[in-house]
Amino acid sequence: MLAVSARGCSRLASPHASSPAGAAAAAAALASSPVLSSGMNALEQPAPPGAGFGDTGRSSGADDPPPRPSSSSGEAREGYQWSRVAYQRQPMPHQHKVTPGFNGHVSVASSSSLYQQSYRHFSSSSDQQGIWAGNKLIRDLPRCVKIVEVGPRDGLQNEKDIVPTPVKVELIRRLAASGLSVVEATSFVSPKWVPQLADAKDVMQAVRNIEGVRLPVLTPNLKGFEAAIAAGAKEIAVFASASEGFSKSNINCTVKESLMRYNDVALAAKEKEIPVRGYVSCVVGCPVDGPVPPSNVAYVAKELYDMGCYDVSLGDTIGVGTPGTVVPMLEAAMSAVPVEKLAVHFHDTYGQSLSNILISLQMGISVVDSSVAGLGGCPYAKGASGNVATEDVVYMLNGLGIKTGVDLGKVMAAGEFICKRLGRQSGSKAATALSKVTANASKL
Ligand SMILES: CC(C)(COP(=O)([O-])OP(=O)([O-])OC[C@H]1O[C@@H](n2cnc3c(N)ncnc32)[C@H](O)[C@@H]1OP(=O)([O-])[O-])[C@@H](O)C(=O)NCCC(=O)NCCSC(=O)C[C@@](C)(O)CC(=O)[O-]
Repeated sequence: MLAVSARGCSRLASPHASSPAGAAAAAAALASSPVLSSGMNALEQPAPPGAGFGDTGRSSGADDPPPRPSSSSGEAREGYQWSRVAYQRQPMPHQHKVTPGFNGHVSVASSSSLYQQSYRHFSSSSDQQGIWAGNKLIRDLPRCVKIVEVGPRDGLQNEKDIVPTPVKVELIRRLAASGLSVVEATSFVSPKWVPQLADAKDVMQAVRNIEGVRLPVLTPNLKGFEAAIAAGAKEIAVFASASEGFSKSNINCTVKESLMRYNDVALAAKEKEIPVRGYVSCVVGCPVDGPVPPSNVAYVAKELYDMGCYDVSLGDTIGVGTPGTVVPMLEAAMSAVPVEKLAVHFHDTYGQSLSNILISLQMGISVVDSSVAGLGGCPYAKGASGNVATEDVVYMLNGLGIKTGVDLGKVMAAGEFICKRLGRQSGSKAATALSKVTANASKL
């Protein structure tokens, strides 16, 4: 089944879903909240778009070699302290008995078995939606959310041991079969920079004909674009940074140079009628430059939107954001790009992703990036941990009665599949908890 399109989904009454003024009103409402007001008051006002580039004094100097992180140890810089998630190696359970009886039943296909997982599913019913319609915070949420699965690309790109191509292909197949409508498949970047994705051509050729799913791939330049199209990609993504330091360390050029490259890519894509997604990285903090002004985000987001990106995904690459910093960042982005063209992309380094997603939904966002089993990290963002886990996002959205079209059990099974191959536990709390429920139930 193809996932529900968030774009085609009407929202519950939302006074600030689609206008910057409305967004400002939403933020003002939040600022008056006793919970958020202290953090909100401390936030700086956004500077004019573009003002942050070249004048911060914080970007890495021309003489500084771009950092190429290779260590996985933690590091503290400029008030941030980040530490890498240490996964414990532990075999994943893959044999479960059927134990029906609770309210919810989820079919989970694992590599070795198909089992029914039963658990109390605290999702809202349509009646609850009716009750919630009287609750301002819930009323403003979208009815449907489009999840963009980035596990095969963002999730795997940081893995040191090369994952065999057939495993990547099988992961993409399983994710597509779970109802996800978009699965980012790989990157056509330099294999010297990201050796893990050197098999992009083989992966793309193997998955290009999977039906019912869109499979965008990252392309940093025209060379990558041409290679992606030759391999059968029907959709691409470009990725710019809101900070100079990260732009240089990630793609070896300034932000403005990258936008010029992406403009060339977007023009080439337009000629071939290839849809282009845009990313803005480091929307809250940068591993090189530290805090990133919201105005930088607005500037880069608008540039990507103006060159024709159908979605501009705002990436908290190192996962330092909280609702206190995400709200003004989104306000700035929404003042430059229509909210329905924006997506959010959170890494879960500090465990803030779900709160950041929730507040983003309340501000009108309805496209959320996530990675199965919480895999992920960027080789050029030292200390960044995995993306928010798809299973956790689906669990939260199910609980809110928001449609995604995604089968939680099947995503869990895909997560189990890849974690087993990587030899580690899932980074998803929901998947871990639901697996324990099944394991305990099987003992009864
Ligand atoms: C952009 C470059 C290529 C510049 O890298 P460069 O070294 O400046 O490029 P160059 O033009 O000088 O070329 C160097 C070599 O790379 C080759 N090359 C050049 N382009 C390609 C290509 N497309 N595909 C394959 N090969 C390529 C080129 O042919 C040449 O090969 P050689 O002559 O030495 O044998 C490099 O820096 C690069 O590939 N960077 C990508 C790094 C990356 O993928 N990082 C992770 C992305 S995640 C992210 O950005 C954040 C995001 C999107 O997830 C959102 C979030 O989490 O917040």
